[in-house]
Amino acid sequence: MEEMEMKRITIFDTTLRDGEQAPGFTMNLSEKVKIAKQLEKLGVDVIEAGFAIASPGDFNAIREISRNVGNVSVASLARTTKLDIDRAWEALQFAKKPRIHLFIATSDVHLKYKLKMTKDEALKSAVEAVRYAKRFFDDIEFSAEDAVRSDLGFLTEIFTAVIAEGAKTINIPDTVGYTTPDEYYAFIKTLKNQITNIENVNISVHCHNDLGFAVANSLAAINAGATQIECTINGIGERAGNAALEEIVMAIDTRKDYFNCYTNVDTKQIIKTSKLLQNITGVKVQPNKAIVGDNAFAHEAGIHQHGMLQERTTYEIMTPESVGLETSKIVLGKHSGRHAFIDRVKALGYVLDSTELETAYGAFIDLCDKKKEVYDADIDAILNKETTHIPEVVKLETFMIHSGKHIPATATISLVIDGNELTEASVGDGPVDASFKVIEKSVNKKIKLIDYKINAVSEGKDALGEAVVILKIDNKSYRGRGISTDVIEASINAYIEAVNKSYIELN
Ligand SMILES: CC(=O)SCCNC(=O)CCNC(=O)[C@H](O)C(C)(C)COP(=O)(O)OP(=O)(O)OC[C@H]1O[C@@H](n2cnc3c(N)ncnc32)[C@H](O)[C@@H]1OP(=O)(O)O
Ligand SMILES: CC(C)C(=O)C(=O)O
Ligand SMILES: [Mg+2]
Repeated sequence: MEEMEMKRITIFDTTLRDGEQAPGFTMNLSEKVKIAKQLEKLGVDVIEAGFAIASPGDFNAIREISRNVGNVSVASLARTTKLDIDRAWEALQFAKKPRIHLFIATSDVHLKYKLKMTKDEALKSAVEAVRYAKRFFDDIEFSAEDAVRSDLGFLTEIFTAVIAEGAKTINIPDTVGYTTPDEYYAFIKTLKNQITNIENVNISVHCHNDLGFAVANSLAAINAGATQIECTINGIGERAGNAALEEIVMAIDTRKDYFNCYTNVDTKQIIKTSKLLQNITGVKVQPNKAIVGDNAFAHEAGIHQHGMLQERTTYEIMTPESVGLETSKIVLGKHSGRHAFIDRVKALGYVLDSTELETAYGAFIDLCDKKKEVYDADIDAILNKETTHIPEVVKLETFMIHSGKHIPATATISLVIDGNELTEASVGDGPVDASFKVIEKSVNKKIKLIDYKINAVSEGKDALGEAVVILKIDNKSYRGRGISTDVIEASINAYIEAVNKSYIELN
């Protein structure tokens, strides 16, 4: 049987226009440029950079983004008026691929109460606007705002007319998030059949999430023949938001077998883009948000963790790497079982016999009743109480740090290694790095620093600092923790503890 050719879906990102329309998501010029550059890296096809006539801020953002991105199309929204079109053209002058996105509402309720126009007047306004825009723009998109609540006959008429004038993309928005997947599918199919000059025209959809259907509706539209999806990072946008880009793209990618289409998006850039937006706006996504939430690749239940430890695909339909995460997370908590607990204990470098393991697991379960999440530090605390297995092969004698402005940081450290005193010195990028380099040199092991954190564990100027490091030694991870009022000493102690764990004979 002949295979059907995969359809290319254009991703039109409107994070900087519709996304910014949501309360609390205003971004300044440099933030918008940063997001736009990341969207380009992500591989979207169109960046809707703003609504040029709306404000000098939007105008400047469109202009700067046009200057700063390469081969991606940059769009400005515009009402069907000459003033809006002129302003959009001015803002897009430096864009390599400028697009104007014209819109006018077509539903009876919008025409009667908002625009106070008849259908004929709206049709005339749309046609004249496309005709005028054609003087400047080759790439014209026309949206019938509130299309889903509009009369199908009138929509057919207005879309046919704007295509005849030169619109290359027609957008069929569900402006108020009202439709359902089946209904939207049928709606688009009908329009496709009724618009006689639709061949070679890009059919776009733009769905809002008022009933939580934005992504499902967008995907149903693909099956009905849509070739462009308008969406936003993290699903931000008016009211309950727009269709989330990351969900659309990963659905298309994960279910190629079902949708038989693809996008140009580099899915490995998804987390980075989502986090950038969260950091810039200060609005975090909820932990259970599909694809980009903190829990999207986290497993807490014992039965799931056991499955995951045997074979990842038991509970994951996508790899964390495919969206740009390093790994999945096995979170220890009250629902975890022995398999996950033992796995973590081993990863932390402990070797326990079965009796010690049972005792430690009992202590872990008791702790889970008191704490929502059990961290590696808690397991260290349990195990340090239960066992004294970490050998003190390396001990700190003294250390001296020399650092200051324009002076390379130097650490000189005396260690006792297997009973022999050794003093070494090293320079580094700061006193902590210099100290770690000395220890690595002294113990003569190849060590990679995977993670380093420093926290205050008490208050005041004599606060105790807690340093936690994770080291990779001989392809195994070891975690070390040190506490001192001197953060350098805490860091050295943490590093030494992790190194000492690597001397445990693993069986
Ligand atoms: C579905 C969407 O997301 S559409 C995009 C919505 N985005 C925004 O509104 C954000 C940016 N908007 C703004 O900054 C302002 O609303 C502006 C600058 C665009 C307009 O501001 P104002 O001139 O003060 O008008 P205001 O916003 O109060 O009202 C909207 C006007 O646009 C008119 N209008 C709305 N859509 C269209 C259209 N497609 N074509 C022509 N006029 C339109 C309305 O009838 C109303 O006109 P009126 O002032 O003659 O009554
Ligand atoms: C401007 C249009 C496409 C819009 O944002 C909507 O209808 O929701
Ligand atoms: Mg919208």
